[in-house]
Amino acid sequence: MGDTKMSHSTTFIHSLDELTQRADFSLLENLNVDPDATDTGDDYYPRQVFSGHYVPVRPTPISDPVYVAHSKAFFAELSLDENIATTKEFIQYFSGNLDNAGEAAKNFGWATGYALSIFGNEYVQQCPFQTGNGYGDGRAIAVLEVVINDKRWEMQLKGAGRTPYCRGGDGRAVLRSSVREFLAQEHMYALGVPTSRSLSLIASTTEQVDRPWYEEGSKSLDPQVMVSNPVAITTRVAPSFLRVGQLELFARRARVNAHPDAQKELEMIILHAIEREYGKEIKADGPFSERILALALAFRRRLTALVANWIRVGYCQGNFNSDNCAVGGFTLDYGPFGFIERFHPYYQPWTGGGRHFSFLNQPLAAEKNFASFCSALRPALGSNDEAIAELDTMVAGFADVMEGALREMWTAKLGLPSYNAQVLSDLLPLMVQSSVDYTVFFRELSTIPNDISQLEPSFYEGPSDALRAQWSAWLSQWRSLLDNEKLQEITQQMKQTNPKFTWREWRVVPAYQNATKGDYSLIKELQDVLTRPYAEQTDATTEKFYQLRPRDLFGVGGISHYSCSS
Ligand SMILES: Nc1ncnc2c1ncn2[C@@H]1O[C@H](COP(=O)(O)OP(=O)(O)OP(=O)(O)O)[C@@H](O)[C@H]1O
Ligand SMILES: [Mg+2]
Repeated sequence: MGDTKMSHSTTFIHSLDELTQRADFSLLENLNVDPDATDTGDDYYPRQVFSGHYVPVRPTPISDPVYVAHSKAFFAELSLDENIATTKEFIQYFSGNLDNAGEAAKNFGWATGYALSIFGNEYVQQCPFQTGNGYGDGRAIAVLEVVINDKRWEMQLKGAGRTPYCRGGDGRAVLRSSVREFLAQEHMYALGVPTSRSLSLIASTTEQVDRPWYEEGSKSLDPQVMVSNPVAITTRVAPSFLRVGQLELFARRARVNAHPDAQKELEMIILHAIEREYGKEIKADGPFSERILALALAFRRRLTALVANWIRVGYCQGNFNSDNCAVGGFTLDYGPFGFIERFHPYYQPWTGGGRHFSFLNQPLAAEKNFASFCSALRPALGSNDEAIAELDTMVAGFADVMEGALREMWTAKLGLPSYNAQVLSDLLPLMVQSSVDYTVFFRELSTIPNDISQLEPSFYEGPSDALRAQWSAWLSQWRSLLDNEKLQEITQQMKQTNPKFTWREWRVVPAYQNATKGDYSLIKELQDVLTRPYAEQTDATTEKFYQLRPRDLFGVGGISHYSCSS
């Protein structure tokens, strides 16, 4: 306190031009460009990309762009003056028009290919050519890499038009899905869960695309109508957008010697991944095989911690394929995700997602992705049997490490001094039987009640006498494990672990609905609430957002479940 020493002064960035002057494309330039790419970046038709790490593509700007939102926290972190967000230059650039970006920027963006494994099984059928060579960033185009305050960030426009990987899609993201992605990234960051970050959200006032959707109040699983939606672009930012699937693509090619450089391209992308995501923890020298093993170990640590965090905050990714699993171990692709309200282990908001990607199955889905990741590293180890055996041991050990991370998480969530299997295994079935609201329950528990009436506000169903007796028994068993001398401290710690405010889809729906009419005020309100999830906030906010889902909103398409996330 009172220390005036200025050890590392940061220069504030006051214009788009000053931002793009921080561009550093040196790592990208170390990679291979698709040799079939056009010189103009007008590469908008689905085609096979056989080699190279990326395809230069020019974004297709959305028409008549208007500012909707930006991330205050992230602007501060990047030392960006918030006034830039509403300038014409900023809006133009981050809605896909790179023409006036300044000397240091590129007038191209880039899209990358990736492979797909679903729950550990390799697929190529999702590509129109049935080869896997036409799958990748179909609508996400990265445009800028900057180094600010010693950190490297890649900026990617989601919904910036077609790329060779568009598979016949329109390359667009609708306002609904863009609002969801923007707010969810903000919320997850505030919850302390590793995530891609939101920079900005810009909508078109004139351009629309059609998507299948639900009629108002419909309980159908499948959408019944095509609805016109305004298009939008969210700019998301991360140290890289490397996915497990991306490494797999190059490994699959190396495995079959698909072209003369296939092995080399795999090695290049692995080195690139280390530098981009693990540069600070994995030494730049040393034998390649050791660095590969260090990468696998570090990724395992991050991935298990990530999934434990997801469960802590009630997040279900919905579609945790290898192409939606970031190599950096953070949350990526906020499409068919949801936050659990009424607790159920198999909660899954996406109708296409199945039980394998449901809430409490995420540790297993992560294990499958980790196995896919390691299978992509394997060809780079050549005939180094010792290293391969070590990699296999890491895969085999995933479940134990995952279990350790989960135990630590449950211990903190319950405010216990150490893990207690009994208290947890007694609790989860009770939570299902009483239909508890996951967030309200753990937040109320954080007050360390003496009596179950204090937990009842979190119950969707009033408990029977028998259930009430079981709850009382559970509560006294749990309380007996707490250190009575430290209750105040425990409450505080629990309230930092168990958020008060969570994503409630029925609160988000009106925000994106109003946004289609040009009213962004509910987005702003949600952004304010969701970026302070652990704070008590005001009584009015509590009244409105610390609330169970109204009964008539269960089972409603677009709230309880959705089939389309794009
Ligand atoms: N409207 C679209 N036009 C072109 N490609 C699309 C469109 N929607 C989805 N895709 C592509 O289909 C694939 C699967 O879609 P998915 O919903 O997982 O990804 P996404 O939400 O677009 O992207 P990301 O994983 O980058 O967040 C992705 O490769 C994506 O680029
Ligand atoms: Mg995806």
